Amino acid sequence: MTPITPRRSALYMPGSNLRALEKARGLPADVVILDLEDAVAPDAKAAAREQVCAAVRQGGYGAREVVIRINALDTPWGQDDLAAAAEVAPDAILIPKVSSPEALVAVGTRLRRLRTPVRTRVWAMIETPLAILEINAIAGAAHDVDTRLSCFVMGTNDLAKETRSRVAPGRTAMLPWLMTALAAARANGLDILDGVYNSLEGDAGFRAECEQGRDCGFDGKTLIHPNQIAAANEIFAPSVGDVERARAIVAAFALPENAGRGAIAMEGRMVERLHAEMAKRVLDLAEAIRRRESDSQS
Ligand SMILES: CC(C)(COP(=O)(O)OP(=O)(O)OC[C@H]1O[C@@H](n2cnc3c(N)ncnc32)[C@H](O)[C@@H]1OP(=O)(O)O)[C@@H](O)C(=O)NCCC(=O)NCCSC(=O)C[C@H](O)C(=O)O
Ligand SMILES: [Mg+2]
Repeated sequence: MTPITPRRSALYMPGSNLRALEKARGLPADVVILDLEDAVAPDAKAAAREQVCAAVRQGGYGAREVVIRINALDTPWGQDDLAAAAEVAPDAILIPKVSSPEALVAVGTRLRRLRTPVRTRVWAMIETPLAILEINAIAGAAHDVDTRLSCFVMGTNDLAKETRSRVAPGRTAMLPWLMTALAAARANGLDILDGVYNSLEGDAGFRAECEQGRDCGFDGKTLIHPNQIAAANEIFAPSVGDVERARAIVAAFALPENAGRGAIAMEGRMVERLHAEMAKRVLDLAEAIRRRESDSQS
């Protein structure tokens, strides 16, 4: 089984903002996304590309995953962004506005020709109506190893723009698309991160949206401000109670008297072997987070 990589918090920052690129080296986000796309004005694109590549080359991001979001490949900057990002080989290159599996095959082919190390993975933004309609084919691109596809990132602002839906508390309009993308990701072995919350405060609305994303099954949330990191890290991690329950379930199925049983009763509830598998994942995630946090302190 692939080891779990915690991705509770993925903080975007404009590639044109040197202060943010530096500050990110000390922030407790699991992932930093150095953005060349929507957070950067057209006149600043080339300078941002150079600045982001210099920051990745310089390093200092510790255990955090470093991801470069490039401009779409059909824009004036996309191809140069891809070549420059490939050269500095971050943990992943995030491709915006992916609407077909062919787009990912083209990226993978270019990365192979550029001899980019295979440790650099490809992440895809899911943020167009067409991507939602084609989602299983896009997720299926992960089976072509050349595409390097390993994670989806929901672009809820672009989805709202393109569909003319409103981003409202509870996200009623967005939920079917979020869950469709989530099902496609899981069916094809991909991780998936929820979209951003546009208020800069770590307020009650933000916590509620993190809890909704966690309950939907997302691995973490994309963020726009350092204020949002602590709540995302807390909410997307198993709680102390989750870990205790998980340990009890794993221990119960390890008892000799339960060896031949598919279902047992615990505290008035039915617990099946599938719950033991889920419990094992909770324990593995908690351990991966513990290791990540001790790595960032050393
Ligand atoms: C929105 C912001 C422009 C606000 O910035 P600012 O006014 O500087 O905020 P603060 O004064 O509160 O900042 C306090 C300190 O924190 C640093 N900071 C702020 N934001 C970040 C960040 N994202 N990463 C790292 N560091 C950050 C400031 O530099 C201050 O530091 P210090 O000087 O030490 O006090 C700003 O938050 C921002 O630019 N946010 C990110 C915007 C962004 O990247 N947007 C694009 C991605 S979202 C998207 O596109 C989603 C998707 O595609 C979709 O379609 O949905
Ligand atoms: Mg977007």
